[in-house]
Amino acid sequence: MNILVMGMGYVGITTALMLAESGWTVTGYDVDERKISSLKQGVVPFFEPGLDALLSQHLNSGQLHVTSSVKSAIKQNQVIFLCVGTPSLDDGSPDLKYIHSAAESIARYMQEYKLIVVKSTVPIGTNGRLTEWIASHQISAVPFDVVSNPEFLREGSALYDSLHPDRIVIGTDHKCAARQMRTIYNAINAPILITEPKTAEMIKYASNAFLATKISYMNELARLCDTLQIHIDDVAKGMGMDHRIGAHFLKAGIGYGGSCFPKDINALLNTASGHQHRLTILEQVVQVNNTQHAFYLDKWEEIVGGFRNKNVAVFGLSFKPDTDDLRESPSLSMISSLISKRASVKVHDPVAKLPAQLSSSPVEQCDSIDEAVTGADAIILCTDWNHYKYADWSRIHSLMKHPFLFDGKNALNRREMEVAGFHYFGIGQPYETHKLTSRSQLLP
Ligand SMILES: NC(=O)c1ccc[n+]([C@@H]2O[C@H](COP(=O)([O-])OP(=O)(O)OC[C@H]3O[C@@H](n4cnc5c(N)ncnc54)[C@H](O)[C@@H]3O)[C@@H](O)[C@H]2O)c1
Ligand SMILES: O=c1ccn([C@@H]2O[C@H](COP(=O)(O)OP(=O)(O)O[C@H]3O[C@H](CO)[C@@H](O)[C@H](O)[C@H]3O)[C@@H](O)[C@H]2O)c(=O)[nH]1
Repeated sequence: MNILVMGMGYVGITTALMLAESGWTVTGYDVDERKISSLKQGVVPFFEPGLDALLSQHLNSGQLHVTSSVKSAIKQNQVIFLCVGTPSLDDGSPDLKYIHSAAESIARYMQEYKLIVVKSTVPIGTNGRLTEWIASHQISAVPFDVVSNPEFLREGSALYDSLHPDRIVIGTDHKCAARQMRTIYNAINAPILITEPKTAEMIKYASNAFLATKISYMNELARLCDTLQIHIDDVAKGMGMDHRIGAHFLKAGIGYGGSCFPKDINALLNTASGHQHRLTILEQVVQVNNTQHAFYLDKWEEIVGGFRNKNVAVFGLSFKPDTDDLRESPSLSMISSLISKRASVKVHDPVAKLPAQLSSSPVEQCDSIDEAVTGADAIILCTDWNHYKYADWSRIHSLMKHPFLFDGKNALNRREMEVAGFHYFGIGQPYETHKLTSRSQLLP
C-alpha cells in the first residue's frame, strides 16, 4: 500500500516512520520547503530521540521518500494521513486553516478513491464536516472516505509510543474503511477500537483533559502538603498502588505545558460553551495550572528574601525532557515572572534554545551548567532532564554564592541535596529538617 503523510511535524514524521516500519511505502509531504530539504538529507528539524536514525534507514531503503510536490504525491497515494497542526485561536478554538488547506489540495488533485485519515486533533464534528467540505471543493465527483484516527504519542518518546500504542482508535461509519485501517495497522500490536468519528474525536480530547486533571489535582494537593509537611510523592506512590487510580500522571510540579494539554483543554472548553455547557472541573484544572508556577515562585521568593537583583539559574527550557519543544513551557512562564521580579536570570538547557521573545530580555542562555550557576544565589529546576538528575551537585554547590535549590519537578533527592550542602525546597514536600523523620515509611 502507498501512503502519503501530509504535515512533517512531530506527529507526521513519527507516523511516516511507523508506517514505513510496518512495511508500507510512504511519502512525506510538507508545505514548509525547508523541512522537506532537511528531511531529504536525513535530518529531522527538531529534537526527538530515535527519529534521525530511522529516517536515514528508511530513506536509504526507499521505504520512505519526502517531497514538496503535493500534486503528484496525492495522485500516487491511495491513503492520505493528515498530520497538520491545529493551533489555538484567541478564543481557544482550534484554527483549522491547515486542515482546510491540506483538504483543499486533496480535493483538487484526487482522481480516484482516497482514504483520508485524520490524525490531527480536531474539534468534535470536524471529520463529518470535512467530508462535505472536500466534496464541495472537488473538481469532479471522486469517491473518498474520511476516517478519524487520533494520535496519542508523547513528545520525548514519540517513536516508541507510535510503535507501541496502548490502543488504536478508529472513527468511521464505513465497514470498508475500517477494514482498510485494520490492514494499515496490521503490524502494530495494540487493541483497535472502532467507533463513530465524533466519539473518536471526543476520546482524544477526553484523554488529554483527564491526564491534565490528574496533574492539576496533584498540584493542588501539593500546596496543602507543603503546609501539612507531607511529601506529595509519597502520597502519589500510595495512591498509585491502587490499580483503579494508576501510578502515572500523579507527579506534582510547576504545572503541565506542551503543545497539546493547554490547547486541547481550551478547545474542549470552547466546544462545551458553544453548546451552552460548562465543564467546571476542567475550568479548575486550567486555573490550578495557570497559578502553579507563580504560587511556588512567591513561596520561594520569601525564602530568599526577594528575587530583586538576585542571580537565578534556571535549569531547563523545554516543557518536558527529551524534547526541544518550548510550546507552553512552564519554564518560560517562570523566566518571565523572574524578570518581572527584577532577578538576573541565566538559563541552561541541554537542547532547547531561548525563544526570540525572550532573547532580547535580560536573560542569558549558558552552554554549560557551570556557567549558569557560577555566582548564583539560587537554582530553579523547571525541566526534569536526566542531565540535571545526574549532575555533579557538589561541584554546582561549590560554584554558587548562596546554595538555594528550588526543585520545580521534584526531580532530585532532598537528602542527597542537603548532604551536598543545599537548602533544598521541592513541590509539596516537608522542608524543616527535624520533621523529615516523620515521612511515611513505604513498604517495598
Ligand atoms: N505533538 C504531539 O505530541 C502531538 C501528539 C498527538 C496529537 N497531536 C496533534 O497532531 C497535530 C500535529 O501536531 P504536531 O505537533 O505534529 O504539529 P507541528 O506543528 O509539529 O507540525 C505540523 C506540520 O504541518 C505542516 N503543514 C501545515 N499545513 C500543511 C499542508 N497544507 N500540507 C502539508 N503540511 C502542512 C506544517 O508546516 C508543519 O510542519 C495537531 O493537531 C496536534 O494537536 C500532536
Ligand atoms: O505526572 C505528570 C506527567 C506530566 N506532567 C507534565 O505534563 C506535560 C505533558 O507531558 P506529557 O503528557 O508526557 O507530554 P505530551 O507530549 O504533551 O503528551 C500529551 O499530549 C499529547 C498530544 O495530544 C498526547 O498525544 C499524549 O498522549 C499526552 O500525554 C509536561 O509539561 C509534563 O512535565 C506533569 O507535570 N506530571
